[in-house]
Amino acid sequence: MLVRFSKMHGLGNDFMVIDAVAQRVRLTPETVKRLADRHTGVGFDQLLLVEPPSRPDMDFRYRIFNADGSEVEHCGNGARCFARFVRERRLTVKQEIQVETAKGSAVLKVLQDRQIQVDMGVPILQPVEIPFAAERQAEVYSLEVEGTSYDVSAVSMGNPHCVLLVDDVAQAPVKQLGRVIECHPRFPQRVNVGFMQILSPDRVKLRVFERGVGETRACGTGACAAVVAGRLRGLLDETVCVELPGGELQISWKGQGQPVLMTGPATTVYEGQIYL
Ligand SMILES: N[C@H](CCC[C@H](N)C(=O)O)C(=O)O
Repeated sequence: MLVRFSKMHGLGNDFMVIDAVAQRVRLTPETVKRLADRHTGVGFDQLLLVEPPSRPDMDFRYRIFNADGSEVEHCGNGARCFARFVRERRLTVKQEIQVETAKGSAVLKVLQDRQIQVDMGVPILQPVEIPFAAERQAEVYSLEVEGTSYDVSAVSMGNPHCVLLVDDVAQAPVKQLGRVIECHPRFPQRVNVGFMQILSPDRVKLRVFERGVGETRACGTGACAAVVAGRLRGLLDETVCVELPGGELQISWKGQGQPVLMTGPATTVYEGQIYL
């Protein structure tokens, strides 16, 4: 089956985006892993599938697959590319696009300056919903990792995140520690691991070891989770510039029960066709 796709990225977090509205597409985890290979496939951090909605109040269904073939609940950088893709492919002319995700929905707004603003929904903090094994909800948890105890925050943006504060992201053991925490038994569905250095109440640096991928150049849900974690600890303002290795995102969160807003770029690199 010959399938058309776009290669896109959000601050270097890269995607293969497939229109499954105008094309019939069947994906297995093995197919996703094969396509993700950066030598023998297309190569990407995630594959994004654009499908017709299953709910009448939604414009599209938005499905996300990690490079390891696992299907996940949300992808912030991918949501911005999704908005760019459906307008470039003339699947919609709307400036504000409602998309259905595995665990809820998101609103994608194309701004005048071509940046995309995404309402990422209300962060989930109850341990059982994250999911994270804990007696009770807290701003900071103690996590035992290979004999060392770390203070961490646990937040879900639909997908699970574990956030640690570090003095210097450049020196942080992102790959070594990220790999171990990703599969920590207290995160039964594995977890994305963020390493945040707070520069000031309105600016942080962040590196993320992503579940099912490894360290990426940027992570949208990770940036949202990091700002939520920092605000819960009383360390960050309502609007924060998050500096990721691939570039900057603006994240705003008014507080508990309120949605997180993320604003940033989306880039189309090339269009292609491939036999699945
Ligand atoms: N690896 C993530 C999904 C992609 C998130 C990231 N690329 C973003 O921009 O939010 C997970 O397994 O939950």
